[in-house]
Amino acid sequence: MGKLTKENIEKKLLKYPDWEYFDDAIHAEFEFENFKDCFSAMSRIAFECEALNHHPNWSNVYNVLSISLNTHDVGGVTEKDFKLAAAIEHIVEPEE
Ligand SMILES: C[C@H](O)[C@H](O)[C@H]1CNC2=NC(N)=NC(=O)C2=N1
Repeated sequence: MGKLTKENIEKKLLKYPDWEYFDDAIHAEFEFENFKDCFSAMSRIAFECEALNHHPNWSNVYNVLSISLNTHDVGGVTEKDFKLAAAIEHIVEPEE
């Protein structure tokens, strides 16, 4: 799957307001009520990652989850990252 251009990524990000592009990856930070809610979302995201065979760089501090997505194989952002970002959005903001 091909590496997307900066212009293409920024155009796509108009539909993903939680995410920004820098350092060849897209990044988002999500805040939850508490650690339990955060880790629960991480568990659900982990299943999606396995289903998509695409995995995030992420970290968690108490109720905050920081996620960076890129495609290691190409050293940049591909459609796979946007597929995973969409799945993550669905999990963390199911009302949207
Ligand atoms: C063999 C397997 O398909 C690859 O290692 C996958 C797994 N998950 C991955 N995740 C991400 N983010 N980038 C990759 O290039 C990648 N490659």
